[in-house]
Amino acid sequence: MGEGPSYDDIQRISAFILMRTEHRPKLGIVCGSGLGGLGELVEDANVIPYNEIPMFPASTVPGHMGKLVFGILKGKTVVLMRGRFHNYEGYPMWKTTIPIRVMKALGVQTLFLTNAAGGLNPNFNVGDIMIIRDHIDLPGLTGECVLRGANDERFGPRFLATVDTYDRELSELAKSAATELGLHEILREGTYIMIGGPTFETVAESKLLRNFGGDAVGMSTVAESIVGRHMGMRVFGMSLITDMCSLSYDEKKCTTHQDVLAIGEKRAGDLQKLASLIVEKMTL
Ligand SMILES: O=P(O)(O)O[C@@H]1C[C@H](O)[C@@H](CO)O1
Ligand SMILES: Nc1nc2[nH]cnc2c(=O)[nH]1
Repeated sequence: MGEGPSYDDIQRISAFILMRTEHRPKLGIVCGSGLGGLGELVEDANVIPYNEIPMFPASTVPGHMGKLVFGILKGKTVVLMRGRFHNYEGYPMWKTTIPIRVMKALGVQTLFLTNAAGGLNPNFNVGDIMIIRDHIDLPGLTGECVLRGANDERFGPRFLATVDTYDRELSELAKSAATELGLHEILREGTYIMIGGPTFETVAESKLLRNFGGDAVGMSTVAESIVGRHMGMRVFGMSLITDMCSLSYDEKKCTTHQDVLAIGEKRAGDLQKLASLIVEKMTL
């Protein structure tokens, strides 16, 4: 697997976690920047801080608490990451996805990814929720794919087809959940493009990313999706559009991480309602 921990390391981490909780989740949820509030809805929760888990990286980004939450959400047994790892924190790409490998070892079959992202599609608005239909792995296209390095076939194949990364059935289910909640007007669907970060885009970069076909841009998620698919998991992803990228010099906006977190907080209620209903409707 990539350049990272061995299959045995992942089994060891998983064995440690299984001793700390009796929950046996089939669904794994990753909370994006400022979107960890979903963790508050988990019942009968067992919380394991990352710094107590052997070989786990540390969360360094505000809005990412650094805890695994096991428990029941809408009748489903889940494991939820309150905080993910990013390449820009200094972690190699493979390291950012250790928790996804561990989730699979724990028995998770379905991966629900969320993130905060900048809008590139001029028809989008701040506060919209975008279902990820497809992605562009910009680091991967330039030689930093998360699967780079020796491949262990016990995880998955050397050459992974990625045309079907995002599960269509779960996307349709999310659309019907949004309609049921009256959120269809803010629901979008599109292509998420991953950059390394931590810089937000220049105007020229935003134009480039838009011309590449991106509808939203962020600094995570894609490596997690690829690793999930590498291990045969079903993957679904959703972006909260926390800011609009500047596509012209006349409308230069200076996005800050505080803006991102503030929109996350403002939209937390709707996002939690939507995510909960999606989870409720899912067949695992
Ligand atoms: O973890 P996500 O992708 O939600 O975090 C986004 C991207 C950067 O880490 C950060 C920028 O504000 O938010
Ligand atoms: N790259 C990038 N990541 C984000 N995460 C939240 N907003 C943004 C953004 O505008 N650009």
